[in-house]
Amino acid sequence: MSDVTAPGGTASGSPDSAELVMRAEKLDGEDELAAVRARFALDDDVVYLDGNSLGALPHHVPTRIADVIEREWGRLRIRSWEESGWWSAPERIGDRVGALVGASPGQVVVGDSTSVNVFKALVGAVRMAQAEDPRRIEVLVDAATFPTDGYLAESAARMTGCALHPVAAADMPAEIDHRTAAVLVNHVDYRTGRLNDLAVTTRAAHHWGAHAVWDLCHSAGALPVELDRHRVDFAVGCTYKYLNGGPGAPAYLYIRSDLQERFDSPLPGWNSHAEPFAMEPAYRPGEGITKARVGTPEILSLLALEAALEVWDDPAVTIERVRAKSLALTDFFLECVGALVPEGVVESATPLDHGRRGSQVSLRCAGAAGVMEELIARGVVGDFREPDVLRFGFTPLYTRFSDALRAARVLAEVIG
Ligand SMILES: Cc1ncc(COP(=O)(O)O)c(C=O)c1O
Ligand SMILES: Nc1c(O)cccc1C(=O)C[C@H](N)C(=O)O
Repeated sequence: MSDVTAPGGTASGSPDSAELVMRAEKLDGEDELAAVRARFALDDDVVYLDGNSLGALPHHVPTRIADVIEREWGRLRIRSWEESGWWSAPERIGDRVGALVGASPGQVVVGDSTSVNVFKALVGAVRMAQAEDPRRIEVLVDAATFPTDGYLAESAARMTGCALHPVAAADMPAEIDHRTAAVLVNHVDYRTGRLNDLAVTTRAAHHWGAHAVWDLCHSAGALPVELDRHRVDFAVGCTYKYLNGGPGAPAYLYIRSDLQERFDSPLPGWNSHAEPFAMEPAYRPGEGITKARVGTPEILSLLALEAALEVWDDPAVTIERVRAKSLALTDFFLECVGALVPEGVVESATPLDHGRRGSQVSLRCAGAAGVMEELIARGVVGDFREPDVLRFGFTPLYTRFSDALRAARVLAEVIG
């Protein structure tokens, strides 16, 4: 792989540990996002590099949720659907998430899991493409996809009479043709951290009249996404990683505004009906993005997410700053690993090129599962991913450069 690093080696000329300590202190001292860390519940003796599985808890969320439970649910009860804005929460919070992924209002709805939204988006995309041209009978799916997307793509393809073709994300633009109905691609690969080309793949899909569905789980809140700018058709993502919405926080679905009229939901629940309380036997879709709702929203976790998103209201917290810090953190971590871990012991699966890198570093090594267990025992929390990947997620809102150095040092102790 040409765009990947091969860190490792105490080669002559590598900065020594004391110099790395000074560098980490300097980088932390200059960090414009440094103060944001205090908003999160974190332990100083643990290096938490797993925000790409479960983001940390913002301190203010429990107080807000206590109010939702005690006052909105406990005292207002059923009145809260209107008076506390519960009914409209999926669209209201959708607009807030939309602002973080480059979507203007009215195109994002929050609710259900990412898995369910992948299904809605993909079946909706294929139905739309086939309504224009029934010869569109293929779905292309990112061959390295997170498993749930692959399982759902197989089912969605079967339901719509399509063949499913797994294709490497990098090859997708060249593989799309007149038979393609839809493509399903991960913006950032969960295993390697590779950032796939959203602009080029979406453009290629449009060239052939196909629709592009993007999974933003590992990019939303970590880097600029620019859905509107690139005229993405559909996008889905979870909110419990870089958006810190909490365990099981609801996911979101983006449908570009000019496609909403034609969106034919495969899950037309009563919450998306034009008049839910008319309780009509026949389905009539609601307007706009409301069409993508299904059943009763997950109010407690939705409102926890809404509170968590307040972290982004601080004018100092911009997605551009987050991206700049993410790249600086991952660069610094790779440099520390290169300086402290003996050569040849680990190999980076994450591209060196900033244009191809998400917000994580994945290192391949022998016995990775046991290595990660030992790292966690020593206070460095990442993930092991099959078959041989140590995955370190860098959430710029709360990760320090000194954390990156400490993680590399402990890794060197464990496998050096
Ligand atoms: C890229 C990607 N897609 C989908 C999912 C699954 O989402 P959910 O379990 O919320 O449906 C995850 C993580 O779990 C993921 O990393
Ligand atoms: N959703 C998760 C869960 O419920 C339990 C443990 C981990 C997760 C994750 O999100 C895993 C994550 N999507 C990944 O990229 O590996």
